[in-house]
Amino acid sequence: MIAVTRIIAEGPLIFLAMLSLSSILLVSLRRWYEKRGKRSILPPGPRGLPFIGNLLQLPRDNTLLARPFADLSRQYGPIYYLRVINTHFVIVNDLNMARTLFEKRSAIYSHRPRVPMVNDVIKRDTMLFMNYGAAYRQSRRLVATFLNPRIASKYWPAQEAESIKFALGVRKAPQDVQKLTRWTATSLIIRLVYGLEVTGKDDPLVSLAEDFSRLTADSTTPGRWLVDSFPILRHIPTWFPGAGFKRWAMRAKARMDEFAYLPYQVAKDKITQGDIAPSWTAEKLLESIEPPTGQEEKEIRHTATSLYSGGSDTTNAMVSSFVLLMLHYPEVQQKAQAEVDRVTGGAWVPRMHDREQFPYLDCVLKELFRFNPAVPLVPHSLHQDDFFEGYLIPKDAWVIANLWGFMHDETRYPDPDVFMPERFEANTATGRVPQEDPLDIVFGFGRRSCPGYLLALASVYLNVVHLLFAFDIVPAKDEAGNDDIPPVAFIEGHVSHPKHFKCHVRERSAERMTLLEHTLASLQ
Ligand code: HEM
Repeated sequence: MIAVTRIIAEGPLIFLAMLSLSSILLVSLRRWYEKRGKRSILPPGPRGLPFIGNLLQLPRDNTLLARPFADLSRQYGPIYYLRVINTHFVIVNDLNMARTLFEKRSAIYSHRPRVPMVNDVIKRDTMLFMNYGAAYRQSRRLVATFLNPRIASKYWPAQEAESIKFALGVRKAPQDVQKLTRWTATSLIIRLVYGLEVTGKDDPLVSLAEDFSRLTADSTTPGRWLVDSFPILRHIPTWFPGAGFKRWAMRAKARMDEFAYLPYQVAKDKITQGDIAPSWTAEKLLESIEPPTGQEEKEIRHTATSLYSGGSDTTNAMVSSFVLLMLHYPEVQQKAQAEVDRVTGGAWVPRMHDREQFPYLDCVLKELFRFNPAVPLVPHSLHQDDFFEGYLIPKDAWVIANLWGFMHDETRYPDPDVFMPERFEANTATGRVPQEDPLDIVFGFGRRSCPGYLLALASVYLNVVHLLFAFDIVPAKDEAGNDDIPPVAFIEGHVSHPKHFKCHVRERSAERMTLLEHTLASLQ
């Protein structure tokens, strides 16, 4: 939304936009007459300008949208309405309302909003962008195995090995922790989904995967593409002057398709030769005696890229947020390290099955997911008009659950901007009861809830516990030798990441490094 004004000013499609504008104005006028009666029953919201609606009232940079969305709810109530050109947005800032809409009424609210650049121009068919229908349900069936705790635990050794590799990588490049969290999230997902071990940062699979993530983010950046506001532009031919977005989309699609085919093909070839590492793809290809049909293979390929899309950036965002937050809350780091040391005596490397021995760390992880939920705004959509609390929720609206807002609601989580794991501890002496578990919320709702949450929780736990076991996370120094503590600041795309920050990690002891190496060797 934000950049639409910029694009209107600079974009080569202005001529076409003006042409389509007149037809849209005519259509809008007709709709206005039709909907005059309806306007009064839409949820309340800030008054917009003719045609562009609330465009200018939205933040103009790419910092967190969720906070201003939460602020607006103080004025307009827990559910309110915005319009940008001809797209309806209904922002839901109340968790119970979100649950009613997305869970109790999931038969209506389980679609995704249409993004013309993605759905119509690039024609991406990953789960994240699919409507709720037969194809979606088939993908969901395919990923259901990840939701089975017994099957998810089969992936623990691979997750442990990747996490220890990450810690050893940090040892070699302590100034590059933020880069390494990205790389490890990518290599982990490639391993879990395809059973392929990437060889290092220069592995072509990593650059292909990273291009895939970047192109997904670029193609979904709100306001970047005029076609998202004027879907009629999707019909212009590629050669037409100003159709640069179509040529960009063709190149993006080609590169994204490469990612959908290449790792799948390599994994399939290895499996055919009997070289079978545990992975989601192997499980799917081997689950029936009959080889999969062409259609089944297509579904496996697409679902595999969905898993990559859903899992890589989010895991990275959580681990990198942890590192940033430890620079601000050294006392939390020390307390969590003391717990890890008490249990392990520094004599063995924590693994998945040790997790229950770290109750304080468990609270740290809950607080991490609460403080910066990786997906701060969750959009669902509906294909029919609906009425809720007396308001009209228009067909095809973006109905956005403000997860970040729920997590920073001070009635639910007092002092929400303070990182305080103790909020999740019960204290029988003082009668304190733990605050609501964010993990029941940050993975979304109903039929669209995150299918990778068991894997996500395992990966984030392992990365965090291995960092705490092996290192002290400390501020980098500025030129004058003072601690250079970066601000707690996030960039929001669909996934909220810390802005680029510097930090340093100090090895806790040479013995702990040796233990990491031995444990890794035993897992290979
Ligand atoms: C690290 C933390 C993660 C968080 C916080 C997270 C959160 C979410 C959320 C909020 C949604 C949207 C739910 C909704 O629409 O109601 C989602 C969707 C999804 N996630 Fe995750 N996720 C994480 C990791 C993962 C992992 C590791 C995978 C796969 C291995 C994964 C795969 C997916 C997929 C495929 C979808 C799309 C589901 C759909 O559209 O129906 N996620 N995730």
